[in-house]
Amino acid sequence: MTEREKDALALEGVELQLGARDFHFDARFAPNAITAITGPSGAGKSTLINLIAGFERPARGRILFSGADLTAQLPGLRPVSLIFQDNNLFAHLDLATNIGLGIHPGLKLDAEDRASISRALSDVGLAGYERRKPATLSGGERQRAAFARALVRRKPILLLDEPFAALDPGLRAEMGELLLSLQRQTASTVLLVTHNPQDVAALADEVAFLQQGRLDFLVPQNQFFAMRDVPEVQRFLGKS
Ligand SMILES: Nc1ncnc2c1ncn2[C@@H]1O[C@H](COP(=O)(O)OP(=O)(O)OP(=O)(O)O)[C@@H](O)[C@H]1O
Repeated sequence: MTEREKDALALEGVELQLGARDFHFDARFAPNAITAITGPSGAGKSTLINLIAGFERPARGRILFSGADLTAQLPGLRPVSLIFQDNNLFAHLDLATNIGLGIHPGLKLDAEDRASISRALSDVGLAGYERRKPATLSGGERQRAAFARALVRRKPILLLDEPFAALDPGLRAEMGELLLSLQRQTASTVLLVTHNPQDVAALADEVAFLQQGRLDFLVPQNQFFAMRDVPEVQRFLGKS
């Protein structure tokens, strides 16, 4: 087994049924890289993220990371941070508390934890925002705070489900830069669900393409954009 295979996040024979849809995933995601998760609506992108996060349990198969079997682990114990399109922050709590929840759900924070919250806020361009409530922030600032919360957790897997979908194009590019710099800083395994070919081009090292509850293929980014003869890919790219 190569180093890459040992450190990888892997799904082995993972099966699940939700309503009328069957899912079957066999995949090995590159460590220390960003993999874009793409494919048509309803293909199973969010379900894949939910399986890795532990919000869905497979009926069969295993989910492995760095040799450890995560399949039976509770979501809170998995080596995973999550960022969604919205609902990342609790409205009644200030940013320091919201981010502190990422470190310790019971909020038993020591001086070192408080220092790391302030450092994370500063890393995402929100230095001094500790006492601000989410409602007083712009959409982009709220999403930065969600990144700060992921950062303080120091988990080796970062899962993002359409994190930029509600942002305008300028902010989208800015948050993409932030994601790239956080990935480099933490060397984490990042899975990024996106419908946006520009996100794939700007951010992804590899591209996973899902269809009808299955992983169709997982290829390096340049190979994905060269798949001119695959109608589903052309449709995703808006070219057919
Ligand atoms: N809890 C559930 N019960 C029944 N069906 C479900 C459930 N969760 C998901 N599905 C179905 O499974 C399919 C895949 O859903 P999923 O949200 O994973 O797709 P997606 O690729 O993320 O789609 P989109 O791009 O539209 O967000 C959909 O047809 C959806 O209706």
